[in-house]
Amino acid sequence: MQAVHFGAGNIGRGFIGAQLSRSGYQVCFVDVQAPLVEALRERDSYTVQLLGEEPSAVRVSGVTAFNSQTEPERVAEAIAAADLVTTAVGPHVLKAIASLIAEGIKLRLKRKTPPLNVVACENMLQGSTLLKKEVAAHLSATEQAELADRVGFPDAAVDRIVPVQSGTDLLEVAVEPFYEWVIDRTGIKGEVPPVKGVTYVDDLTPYIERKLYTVNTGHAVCAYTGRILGYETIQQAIKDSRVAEIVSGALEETGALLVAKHDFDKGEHQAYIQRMLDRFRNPHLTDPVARVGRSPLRKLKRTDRLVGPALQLIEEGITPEHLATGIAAAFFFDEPEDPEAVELQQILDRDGVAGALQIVADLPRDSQLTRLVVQRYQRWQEKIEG
Ligand SMILES: NC(=O)C1=CN([C@@H]2O[C@H](COP(=O)(O)OP(=O)(O)OC[C@H]3O[C@@H](n4cnc5c(N)ncnc54)[C@H](O)[C@@H]3O)[C@@H](O)[C@H]2O)C=CC1
Ligand SMILES: O=P(O)(O)OC[C@H]1O[C@](O)(CO)[C@@H](O)[C@@H]1O
Repeated sequence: MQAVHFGAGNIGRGFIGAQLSRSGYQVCFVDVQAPLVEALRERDSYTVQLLGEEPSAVRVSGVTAFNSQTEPERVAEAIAAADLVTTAVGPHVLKAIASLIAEGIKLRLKRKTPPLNVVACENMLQGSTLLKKEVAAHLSATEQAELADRVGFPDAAVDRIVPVQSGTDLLEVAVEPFYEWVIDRTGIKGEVPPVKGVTYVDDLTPYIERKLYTVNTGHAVCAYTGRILGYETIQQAIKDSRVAEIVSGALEETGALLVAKHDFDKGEHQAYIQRMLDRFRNPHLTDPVARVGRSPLRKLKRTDRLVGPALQLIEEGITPEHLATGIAAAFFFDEPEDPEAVELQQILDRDGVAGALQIVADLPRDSQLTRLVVQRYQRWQEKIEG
């Protein structure tokens, strides 16, 4: 079995590639970073360090790699021969890789190969669905009809914390032991891919929302509030009771939403929240707030992990106090290396918090959430000025 995986970064090597290889796939990574591609090709294996109570290591072997910019034909041929295609490139990059995936699919349609599934493993709702739309834009009307029949784009939820790597080996990757990978069975064409550790479900929404609105919401609130209070890493920030209280409060709020919306057992969801908080505290990880808070324009979008649940709670008549505190904290995420953070600061300087929320999250200036966030922003400012 052969798999093509776009994005040989942290989660690509540290989870998706490793899991595919463990399941018997020969993994071909596709990336734009030449040194990474060359190292994967030359060494054809790498190590994943599992940083838990009892550290262990896994060797991932028999991998190869192509450069999507300089070797597009080879990538298309690899897709034509693949049994599975996966991505972990970042939501904003899906559009950029769509034409390359379309080229591979055109070859498959011509050669009448078996059905293919393409799974976007990005932190977002309906990532594969979006990728399908972007791929279809590169196909003729006839090819689009065939695509609908022969290529599945099942949505997925992927959960494992893989921080920025600080080791000297370019390929080695340190990860937490926990993982969860859930795929929407209803979106699959042909045989269900035999990937170890994947849970196939008929309704992905409860799983992806539970993950996005707990792990990712809690993490984002921790990163933004932690940054204001001067912390460099999630592990430092969550030790501060002021941060922990806001994070827990935000997860109580999203928890109330999730329990009501998806009929989760309250006690089980409470235990899930505690497990997620324990993951944030993992003393063996060093996860910079700069990574977890990265791309604040995306994280503040109307449908993402902060504003998304906050708006749904307001619709249910619940005031998302802690989420609003976290959203307000995001406006202090001044990170010169992060282009979205730089842009957010520019928008904030020009339009203020209410104007920025209108631009970034499509919130009317007089909305309840905007008023709440503006109030919380002022409180943060008073605290900082102190
Ligand atoms: N790191 C984590 O713990 C998790 C990350 N994710 C999601 O996975 C995605 C990737 O995240 P990370 O691995 O952390 O980021 P990363 O930055 O470590 O990896 C992304 C990789 O994509 C490559 N890339 C960029 N443009 C490309 C292109 N045009 N063609 C091929 N490759 C390209 C980059 O060179 C990089 O190696 C994001 O959507 C993230 O939300 C999901 C779950 C966990
Ligand atoms: O990858 P994103 O969406 O920028 O957000 C970072 C988040 O993704 C993860 O890396 C994996 O879910 C979390 O550690 C963190 O909450």
